[in-house]
Amino acid sequence: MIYATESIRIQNVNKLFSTPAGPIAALQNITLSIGEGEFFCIVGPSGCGKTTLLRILAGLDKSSSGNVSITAGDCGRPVNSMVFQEQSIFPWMTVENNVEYGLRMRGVAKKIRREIARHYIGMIGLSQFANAYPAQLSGGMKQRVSVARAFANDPEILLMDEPFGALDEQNRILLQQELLRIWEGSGKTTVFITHSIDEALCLGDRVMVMSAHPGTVKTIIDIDLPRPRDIATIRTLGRYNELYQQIWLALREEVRGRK
Ligand SMILES: Nc1ncnc2c1ncn2[C@@H]1O[C@H](COP(=O)(O)OP(=O)(O)OP(=O)(O)O)[C@@H](O)[C@H]1O
Repeated sequence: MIYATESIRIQNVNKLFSTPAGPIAALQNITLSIGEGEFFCIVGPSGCGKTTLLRILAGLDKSSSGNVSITAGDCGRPVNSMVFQEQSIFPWMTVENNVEYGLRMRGVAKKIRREIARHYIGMIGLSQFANAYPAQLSGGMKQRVSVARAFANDPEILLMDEPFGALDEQNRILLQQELLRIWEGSGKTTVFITHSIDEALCLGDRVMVMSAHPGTVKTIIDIDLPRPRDIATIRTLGRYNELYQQIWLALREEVRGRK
């Protein structure tokens, strides 16, 4: 898949962790680029370095060698927003205050940030809960708030580390569909880690399969399924099954290799 503009460039990235038992090679020679507006999914066996790579992209960790560059446009915008698996919203703030938090930190005027927050709260179906506190919400609702907050923040790139991993299946499907709808409207470059081949296929433009320890790029597969996508119908397509097989075969070798 060819993108007109590159959003993220990762060149020869290696990551070594020092531990009392000696160095651990988490990432080895990762080179790839992600296009502007692309939805890029990462799958790989547990411990292959997915989170490490995302943390390096987020600037939360440094690579041991190699380069990462993110094309930044409007200098008033944050470079990235991250959504984690565990809920990371502030328990002492209402839904609305949580969603507008990043905008407030950037000094966006109250009226404008309220408008933006309400827009995204509406998109995730929580308008009636705008003034509720996280303790009054279910796990799925809290995760919706995290997603709305990330989009409201209007970053250059969105980084999502298994954001729906802890949800039950019904909630996961609803959130995947909502994420697709918001993402399709925003055109934001998104990097999304998941353990689910199905989730990667439903959401992604491309799926990178990582090899087991140390993590390398095993293969990157184009997901040529039509958009806009409806989660329920996408799974009925023959092409979905072919791509599923392709990803599973690449992944199976890595999962087996660890045994
Ligand atoms: N701070 C750290 N110190 C030492 N080793 C670390 C540290 N963080 C991660 N590692 C090691 O780096 C490797 C990659 O870890 P990482 O969490 O990135 O994997 P992952 O693919 O996200 O795993 P999972 O799918 O289980 O979440 C693992 O071997 C892990 O033990």
